[in-house]
Amino acid sequence: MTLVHWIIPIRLVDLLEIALVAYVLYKLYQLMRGTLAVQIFLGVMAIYLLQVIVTALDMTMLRRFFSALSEVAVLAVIILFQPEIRRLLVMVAQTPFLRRFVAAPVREEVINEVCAAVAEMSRLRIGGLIAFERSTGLRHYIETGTILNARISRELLLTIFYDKNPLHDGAVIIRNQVIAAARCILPVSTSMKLSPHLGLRHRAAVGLTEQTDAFVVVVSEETGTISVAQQGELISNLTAAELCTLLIEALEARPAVEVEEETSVNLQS
Ligand SMILES: Nc1ncnc2c1ncn2[C@@H]1O[C@H](COP(=O)(O)OP(=O)(O)OP(=O)(O)O)[C@@H](O)[C@H]1O
Repeated sequence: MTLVHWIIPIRLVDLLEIALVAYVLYKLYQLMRGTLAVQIFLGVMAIYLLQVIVTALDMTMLRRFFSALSEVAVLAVIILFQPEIRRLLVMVAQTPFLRRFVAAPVREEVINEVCAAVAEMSRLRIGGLIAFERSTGLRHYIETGTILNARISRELLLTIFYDKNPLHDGAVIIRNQVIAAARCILPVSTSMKLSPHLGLRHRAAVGLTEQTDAFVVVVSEETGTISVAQQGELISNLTAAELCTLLIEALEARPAVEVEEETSVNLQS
């Protein structure tokens, strides 16, 4: 045994644990950065520090108060950090290994229709919000809108978002290669990282991706700008071609023949 090992008996498992804790803390920091959760976290830390001081000084009454508080602390932390915990779990489910079990492949033809519609909407300054379901189910949001279960086409998307159409408000949600619903209400992001000039359409796009692993496309009615939201981040000023590439990558889209072959193999097995 070396001198270092004799003084500090560090095992391989300890190093692994340190690395895991550091990784989880870093991911938590990434999730909380720019949100109200940072202030809440600092508040929780201040209360914890106070409890340590009270215990060290043996202040009986305050110690009783803090021990009563600590009984509900776990529940309080879960309630206070609910959005961050949800995002963390979504991030875990998004790892390529787990995604393989839940995400259905998308046909490239579907992406092409969406991109063609978005390009036209951008040119004509028709505002739009299109969310693609991935491994997190969007049923909750689909149910806030008008159920369509319609085959995707450029014409249908343009018709939906045409501003004289009663369905144009809110978001279209795409699930299993079809337009599941239109006029859906998405959660609005309150992130302070976003530009204060962003309106509700863009904030709703980001909001959904903070709580789920959906991929959301936004077309600005004001400027015609095409943006996408993913994992709580917004990428703006895209061309239709760039959007197409991003969609194919994010949804792992493949030509229809390949998808159908895979589906029939899955059904047979
Ligand atoms: N929570 C929501 N869920 C879905 N759609 C929403 C939500 N909030 C607003 N919208 C849509 O956004 C539209 C209003 O967009 P607003 O002008 O505030 O946003 P914006 O981000 O500035 O977009 P634009 O550049 O198109 O104006 C509404 O008419 C509605 O269709």
